[in-house]
Amino acid sequence: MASDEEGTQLSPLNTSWRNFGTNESSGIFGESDQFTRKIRTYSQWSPMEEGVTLAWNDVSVYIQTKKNGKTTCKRIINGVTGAVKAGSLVALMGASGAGKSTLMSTLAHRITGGAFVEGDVLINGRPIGNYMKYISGFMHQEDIFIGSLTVSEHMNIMARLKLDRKTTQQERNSKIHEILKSLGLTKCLNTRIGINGESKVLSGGEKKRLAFATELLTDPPILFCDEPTTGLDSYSAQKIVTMMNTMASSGKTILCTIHQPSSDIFAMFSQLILMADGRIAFIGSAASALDFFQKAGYRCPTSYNPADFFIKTLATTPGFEENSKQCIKRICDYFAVSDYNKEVNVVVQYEFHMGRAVEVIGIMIGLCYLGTDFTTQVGIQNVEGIIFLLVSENTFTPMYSILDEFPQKYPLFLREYNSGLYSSFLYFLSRIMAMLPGLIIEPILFVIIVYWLSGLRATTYAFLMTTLAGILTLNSAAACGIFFSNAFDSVPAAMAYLVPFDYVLMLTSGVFVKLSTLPRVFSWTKYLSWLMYSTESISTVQWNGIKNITCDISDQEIPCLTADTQVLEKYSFSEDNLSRDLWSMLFLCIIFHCLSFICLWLKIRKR
Ligand SMILES: Nc1ncnc2c1ncn2[C@@H]1O[C@H](COP(=O)(O)OP(=O)(O)OP(=O)(O)O)[C@@H](O)[C@H]1O
Repeated sequence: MASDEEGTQLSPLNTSWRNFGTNESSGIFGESDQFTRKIRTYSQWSPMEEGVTLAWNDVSVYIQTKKNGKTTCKRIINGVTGAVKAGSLVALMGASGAGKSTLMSTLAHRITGGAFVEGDVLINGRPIGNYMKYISGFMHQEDIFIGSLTVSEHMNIMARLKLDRKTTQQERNSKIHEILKSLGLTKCLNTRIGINGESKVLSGGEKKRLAFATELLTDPPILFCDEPTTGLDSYSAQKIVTMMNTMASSGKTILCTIHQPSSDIFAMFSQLILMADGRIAFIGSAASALDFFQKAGYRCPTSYNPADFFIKTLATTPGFEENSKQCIKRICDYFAVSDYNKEVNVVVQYEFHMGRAVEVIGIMIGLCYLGTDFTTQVGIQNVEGIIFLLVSENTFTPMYSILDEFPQKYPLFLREYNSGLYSSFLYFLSRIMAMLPGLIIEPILFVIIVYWLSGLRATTYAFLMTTLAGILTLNSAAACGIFFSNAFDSVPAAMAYLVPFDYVLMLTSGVFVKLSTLPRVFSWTKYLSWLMYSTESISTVQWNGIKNITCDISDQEIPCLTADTQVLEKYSFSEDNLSRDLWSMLFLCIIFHCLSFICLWLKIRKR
């Protein structure tokens, strides 16, 4: 047994809590955990995607109001669009009445009071729904407790209500203790919560922290906190935001409405959303907000707290209502056409359209080549076209989408590595293993869709071999992406080198240049190209045994290919290379992973 800073006896650390928000957390959270996994498996790179990305498009909220006996509809949120990426700590700010609480309740699917919501809110590409209560925590502005309970009793009751029935008492206790400890509430374990005005009860700040602790019980991947620091002294406020910051860096998405944060607290937020009059005035980093306001004609004086400046600029000044309205409109309009908004829109569009990319692209490709006939000259071009698309789709999307996988988690890994929780090898291995199911399922899905729609060779052998080649292609591409992301210090640097490498891969795939004509100095590069191995292997299994291709072209200049060997020879491919191609892709995959690990290891040593 250890002792915390408040002198309380602690039970051994619960590792699930220590690793909360990461893949490594144990699954003792019942429904919450189950749903978390579900929302993490929606998309293309599901096993790699950790945490929750929230995107909303053109969201408006209307409230019914009664005036002079007449019912009217008032719009309090006005067609807002935005996104919050996984692992972000977001400050939702604006003057009183700007619509912060309403927007947050809407995003959390907790809006009540006869409000009507228009527009779409997606969580990891899925429309939000009642399941939000399982995967998110919501800390209300007003804390409501049963005043006669002690902190310990309250947490025990809430743990019983919120956690899965299978959670043992020991696990519950351990979890409660860890949460209370991290929020500095262990000394209040036996203090009554009390009601306002009573003495010897929890202070306002402690109640806030208790409300936060209650939401942390289920370890939700996304947390909504309505004014979590209001009423707290600067030390307590700092403590709670620091904790949120730590949680965000371990993958949680945390959205807070916040009033007048100090400069220190403000600096801890990774993203800022400014609202005014139910509209978005800005979304982006705090640093870029200053730049945005300056460009819009509002410069923050150097001695000013930026947070105060933004709120003051976007507030309605009594006596100058019309001017304030004009100013707000100008800023919101300026943001709507700014590059900052374009950046947000890229994320929003991605969330809205890319979730089903594999299926959509697969269906599109399949439909374009519907009913391809292997036994015509046109069929030759079509089949090679399908093969090229199969190979490139299984290469480029995974290679680029995986690039920020390791850099994003690097700070968390470093912290846990420094605490001696695990070795770099175990970390690397577990990350790769966690990705593996997605790296296998995704190409299978893609090949199935394209295969049957486009009419590739309908034999079990051809299908299984094409699928195997698809899996190996995608795994080689993903391994290459992981290698580049570990070899460089930032994603842009990795991209800068990966793009030219792409060209080499493409050129040597066999589709654009006849491989036998490559200059000697370059010809070795084809052995690095899994695109070549993949194209050759799929072409081989698809053309194998086709002998009766008709020659119905009138142009005598165009060569007529009548058998499988001739088609393969056109691209300098050979049937004999099939097993070499498959083994080579596996070999490349292993080599890239080994190099990745070496880069990661060197990175840690260099620190
Ligand atoms: N149920 C309701 N009926 C009528 N008007 C409402 C209702 N809920 C919110 N509003 C109005 O919508 C606007 C936005 O309210 P909201 O609570 O979202 O603002 P806020 O930015 O969170 O303000 P604060 O910082 O003061 O909490 C306000 O003008 C408010 O009066």
